[in-house]
Amino acid sequence: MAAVTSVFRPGLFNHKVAIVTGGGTGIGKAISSELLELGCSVVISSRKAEKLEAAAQEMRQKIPPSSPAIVTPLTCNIRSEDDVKALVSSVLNKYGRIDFLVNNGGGQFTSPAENMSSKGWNAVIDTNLTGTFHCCKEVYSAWMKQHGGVIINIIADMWKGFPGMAHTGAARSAVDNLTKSLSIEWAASGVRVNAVAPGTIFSKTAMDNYKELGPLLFTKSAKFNLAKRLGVPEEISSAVCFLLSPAASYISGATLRVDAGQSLYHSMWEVPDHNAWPQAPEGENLDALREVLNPKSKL
Ligand SMILES: CCCCCCCCC/C=C/C(=O)SCCNC(=O)CCNC(=O)[C@H](O)C(C)(C)COP(=O)(O)OP(=O)(O)OC[C@H]1O[C@@H](n2cnc3c(N)ncnc32)[C@H](O)[C@@H]1OP(=O)(O)O
Ligand SMILES: NC(=O)C1=CN([C@@H]2O[C@H](COP(=O)(O)OP(=O)(O)OC[C@H]3O[C@@H](n4cnc5c(N)ncnc54)[C@H](OP(=O)(O)O)[C@@H]3O)[C@@H](O)[C@H]2O)C=CC1
Repeated sequence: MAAVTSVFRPGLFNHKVAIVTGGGTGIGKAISSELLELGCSVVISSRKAEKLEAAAQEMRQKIPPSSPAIVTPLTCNIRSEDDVKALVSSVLNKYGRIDFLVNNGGGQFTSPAENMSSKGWNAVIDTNLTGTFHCCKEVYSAWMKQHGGVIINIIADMWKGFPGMAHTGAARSAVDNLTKSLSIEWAASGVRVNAVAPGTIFSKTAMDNYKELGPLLFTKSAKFNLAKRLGVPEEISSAVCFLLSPAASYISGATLRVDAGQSLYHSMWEVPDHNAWPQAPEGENLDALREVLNPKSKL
């Protein structure tokens, strides 16, 4: 299978430095690989050292000889503020700059809201909302406040709510709002802050997270968008690279939906037929409606 090649100009990000959380798998791996190809050194960061090291080895093989970029794996649990401080400090010690932050690390489990424990709810909020906040705040305070930069937050298609994953819907919606607040607060430092909201994006690692339910969730999801297929991580990466690039120099506080119209289209979640809803008030309109629904009722 041919390797995916960036549509952007080679050297576009030469000598820039990025942190990509969750950079060793799925969407983060595609983003990191494309940045490396374009000359940007990338620190890939997540909780599991072995996975990161293997991903870094694989990426090193694919960096074109023309690219000055290097890839560094560093562990960090974004839920821990101390971990995030240590990560940012290590990156500055090693590279002396941080041009880009891509807050991609995150995830959730499926569950009806009524079955979610407080611990499970908090795990998802802490990861996706608080973890993103930790990374934004630390990178800003330690570097971007004085030097500018670009931040991209990866969120999700939660625009119509997120039944079955209410915790992540709430967290990602909050990050959409956080993106706007930070873009305003940090504008005077020359920091642009944007978000990307993916539709359903297939990767083996994303699917495996849902265990035996994974193949069904992803395959079922394929028809709920205008493309009638799943997206792949490279289709998120190109949007992220665009938003990081000078081509997006007039874009901040925005969320780009990369979902083939999934958020405009109908939801996967079926509401069963039921009679539990409050009845409509009696009156001439309800009488007329009954006649339309059941013409014989007039007889
Ligand atoms: C239908 C919609 C269609 C939607 C249509 C389908 C669309 C698919 C779109 C795909 C979107 C993606 O994001 S795909 C990418 C997904 N990738 C990921 O999610 C990777 C990262 N995820 C994670 O690490 C986990 O999911 C996350 C919960 C966030 C953190 O887990 P940890 O084990 O590290 O967390 P801990 O602090 O130990 O807490 C774990 C607690 O969380 C709860 N918990 C964790 N997994 C659980 C599970 N499978 N079922 C119940 N509860 C669970 C329990 O309460 C656990 O406590 P105990 O009971 O005490 O153990
Ligand atoms: N695939 C999809 O359809 C969609 C994905 N997204 C979001 O895109 C992002 C990437 O997901 P995707 O590539 O698909 O799935 P993956 O499961 O492959 O990626 C999730 C990544 O996040 C990392 N991560 C999870 N928790 C933490 C943490 N506490 N600290 C640091 N890193 C963490 C994981 O690494 P490790 O386990 O080593 O920590 C992993 O690399 C996630 O935020 C996901 O929720 C949004 C919408 C749709």
